Amino acid sequence: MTVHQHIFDTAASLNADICKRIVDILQDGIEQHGRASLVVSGGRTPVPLFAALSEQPLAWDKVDVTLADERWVDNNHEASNEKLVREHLLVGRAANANFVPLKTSAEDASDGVSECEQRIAAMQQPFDVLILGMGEDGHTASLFPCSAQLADGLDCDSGRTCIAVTPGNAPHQRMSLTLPALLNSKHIFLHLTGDKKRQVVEQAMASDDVNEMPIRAVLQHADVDLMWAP
Ligand SMILES: O=C1O[C@H](COP(=O)(O)O)[C@@H](O)[C@H](O)[C@H]1O
Repeated sequence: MTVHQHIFDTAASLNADICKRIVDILQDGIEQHGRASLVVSGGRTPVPLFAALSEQPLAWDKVDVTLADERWVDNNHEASNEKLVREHLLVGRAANANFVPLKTSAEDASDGVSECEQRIAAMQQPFDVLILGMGEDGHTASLFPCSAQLADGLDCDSGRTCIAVTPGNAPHQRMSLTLPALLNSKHIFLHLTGDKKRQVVEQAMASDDVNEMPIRAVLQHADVDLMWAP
């Protein structure tokens, strides 16, 4: 599949560009289907983008928002991706978007999978927009290299949309959308900043070993807009 590379001089110009693209796609989705769906990633990279999106005039009450992955912590924990989204995206004009959390009351993430799958099933699919991030180890969503659940998460025939993950090299149990669930998206953006991540994504594009770098599985199966700035 094709990686369309968009290289920017600054993170500010990247965020302005990707913000406009996302809003246009969501607007089209609302016009065509009455609602639109947006899947976002957590971590630090999307924070300025969330701030920009939250200021956009859009019928946010017709937009369903969920996460590509969640850390299995309370939603007021500093590491919670839900907390990040609530504080930076679901504010201002976007405050009335419909948020679909990936954290349940289950103590162990593996006991929360079926409830998360039901929540995802209730969303309009394919998703209109998926914004993926990537760790410096080549993980995306919570599909981590070396985690015992990686093969199941990457199995396109599993029929599963969510998977509980114990990362080998990162804190917290996770809930992640599986590869087939991520791929069930009309537009996929890979949103990266910093020289290190550019080196990592170039390394990812140069080889096929998905176990070493799970982001490769997305790049192999989908057309992706790679948005990068220093
Ligand atoms: O743990 C995670 O890390 C990745 C990358 O985060 P960043 O802080 O380097 O931007 C993120 O895409 C993922 O959603 C998150 O749970």
